[in-house]
Amino acid sequence: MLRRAVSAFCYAAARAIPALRQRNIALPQLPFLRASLIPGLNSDYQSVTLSWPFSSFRPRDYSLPNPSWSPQMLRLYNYYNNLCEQDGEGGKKEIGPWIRLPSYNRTVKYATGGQCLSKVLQAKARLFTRNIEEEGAAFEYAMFLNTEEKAAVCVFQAGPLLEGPVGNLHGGAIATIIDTVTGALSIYLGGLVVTANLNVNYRSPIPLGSVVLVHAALEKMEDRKIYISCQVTSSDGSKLHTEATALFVKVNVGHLFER
Ligand SMILES: CCCCC/C=C\C/C=C\C/C=C\C/C=C\CCCC(=O)SCCNC(=O)CCNC(=O)[C@H](O)C(C)(C)COP(=O)(O)OP(=O)(O)OC[C@H]1O[C@@H](n2cnc3c(N)ncnc32)[C@H](O)[C@@H]1OP(=O)(O)O
Repeated sequence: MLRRAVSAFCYAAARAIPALRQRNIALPQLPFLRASLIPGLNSDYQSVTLSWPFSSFRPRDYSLPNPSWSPQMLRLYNYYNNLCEQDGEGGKKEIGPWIRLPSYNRTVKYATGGQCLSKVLQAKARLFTRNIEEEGAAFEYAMFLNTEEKAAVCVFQAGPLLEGPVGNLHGGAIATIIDTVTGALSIYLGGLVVTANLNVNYRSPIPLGSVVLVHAALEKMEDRKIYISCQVTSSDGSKLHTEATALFVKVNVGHLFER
């Protein structure tokens, strides 16, 4: 019964988001809808906080600068963040093609008041890339979407807990950030999706502590399928570290709750 209610809520939310986005209506900060999957969020929307019956607590946005960020990370973040705010007529801020995606460590917890609803919605579950609280230790990243070009850029600083080969980033961590960026772009383009295929070619090692750029772009959409290409490069773009292709398949909310 409870599971059905949650599913119904998710379904209604999934239907409502595109309508709100089309009308440029600020999304209420419903915690369940607050993850990076919220299409159309930009820095203006983030400043809107409406209280939510379960909790008025505002969770940490992990994609904002913190003291662990290197000057290079900060410079790249500022570069893309500035693209998100365009000056319009009379100095008014306009919504441009670039959107910064906020990023939280949990989607479900805040919508349920932190209650463990079932085996499906586990209270201790955390988003994989955001489950280490120590700043700079693991995945430090911020994602930006270009809604016109149907592309995404992620500024990624790889922390010391992500070691694979000595001094370098673990291949699984690289695949994870690729899945995250291509996934976020697909969610923006297609709503609820899951990764069906991820094909990764590792071309050159990524040193721990370095800052790299993850570029993702839509290749094509066919029915329920969204094909994305991705490259991880050095921060100046001169070195290719990784290339990938990803296939995402649109699913309905019920698919996530099938057991
Ligand atoms: C508003 C409410 C939202 C609620 C959201 C909730 C949570 C989101 C939370 C946070 C988001 C935050 C960040 C997001 C960041 C990253 C995203 C990460 C995403 C993942 O990390 S997700 C986990 C790993 N992922 C899986 O756990 C998937 C397991 N899997 C399946 O769930 C099924 O396998 C499925 C659904 C893929 C297909 O199953 P299905 O029965 O629905 O459909 P079917 O099999 O018919 O495939 C349909 C068409 O796709 C083709 N196709 C399918 N698979 C293919 C393959 N591998 N290669 C080539 N083509 C393939 C077929 O050939 C057919 O093509 P055609 O139509 O042309 O015949």
